[in-house]
Amino acid sequence: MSEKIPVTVLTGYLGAGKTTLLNRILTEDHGKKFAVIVNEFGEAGIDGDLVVGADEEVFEMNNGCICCTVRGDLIRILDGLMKRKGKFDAIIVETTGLADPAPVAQTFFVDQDVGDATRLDAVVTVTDAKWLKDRLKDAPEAKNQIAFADVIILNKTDLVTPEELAEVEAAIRAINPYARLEKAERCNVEIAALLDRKAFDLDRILDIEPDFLEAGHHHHHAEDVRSISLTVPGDVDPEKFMPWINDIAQIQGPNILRSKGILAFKDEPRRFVFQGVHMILDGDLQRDWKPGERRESRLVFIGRGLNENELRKGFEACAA
Ligand SMILES: Nc1nc2c(ncn2[C@@H]2O[C@H](COP(=O)(O)OP(=O)(O)OP(=O)(O)O)[C@@H](O)[C@H]2O)c(=O)[nH]1
Repeated sequence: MSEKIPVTVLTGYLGAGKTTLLNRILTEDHGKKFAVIVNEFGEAGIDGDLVVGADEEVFEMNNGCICCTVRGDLIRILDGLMKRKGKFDAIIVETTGLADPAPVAQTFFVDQDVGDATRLDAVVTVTDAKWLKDRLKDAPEAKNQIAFADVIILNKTDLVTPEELAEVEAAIRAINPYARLEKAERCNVEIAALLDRKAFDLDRILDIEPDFLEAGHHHHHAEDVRSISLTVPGDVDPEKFMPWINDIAQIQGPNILRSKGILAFKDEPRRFVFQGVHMILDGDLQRDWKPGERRESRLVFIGRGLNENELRKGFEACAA
């Protein structure tokens, strides 16, 4: 029998740093070729756009959470990949920040064809040193992601004091004392420590979830979390956009779990990529708009109690 293809499931709450890690894995020189499957919660297809790897093939699964509605999609993509065995060494599945990793991991054991051809190597969970403690209070997914992890990256250590870091580490250890834990800034971990670890431990998972291998696994989502996608069909004026987005982040930051966007700024040949986690905003000019690529400006907000109308009007008013 030929070797099974190792699969790494990359999880972690909204904005923790999954894409940052994925981009590191795809750009570092380790001689391996990956097939990447990304799933996102927003609708605008921004995540797939933010993954770098030029050679890698990225399969996007939109409009739904990987652990529920699109699981069939995951199996279909994996089936397709298996027919092209030999073209890549390993598979990485990046889940949405709201995914419960259990049903994703379960796919590799419950689906016969998938299980015959692939092997779940490890669940790698990225955590946000600044916000994790808050999310452990209100987001059950955040806790499950830690409980299921074989490797935990405690990321964004630059945003907290050593005392705060020790507190988050203790909170993580209280949930999962077994996983390998790596502290990191911008996910600067040694990639070899994450991949091909043969770390996924079914027995430990069955201890946490005795019905793991049974079909019809139930789990609950924070139902009140929703995603709002906005598009301006052209350029926006940075002089209007910057103050507007800063105000939104300051005033509505506690409710905005995640925001991101790709914007066409007036008179600017490059795409402006914008990212936010609560009130912390980040953005820079990246590659040029390609010839023939439609210059448009897209934003996604994921959060609780957001006013779509108000956000839409505000964004539209930034049009150039
Ligand atoms: N200060 C700081 N910012 C970071 C660090 N790691 C990532 N970021 C920023 O945090 C934001 C979110 O990072 P991503 O890698 O997109 O997070 P993600 O988990 O993929 O986000 P979703 O897929 O939307 O859930 C971006 O603005 C990153 O630049 C870090 O260690 N320190």
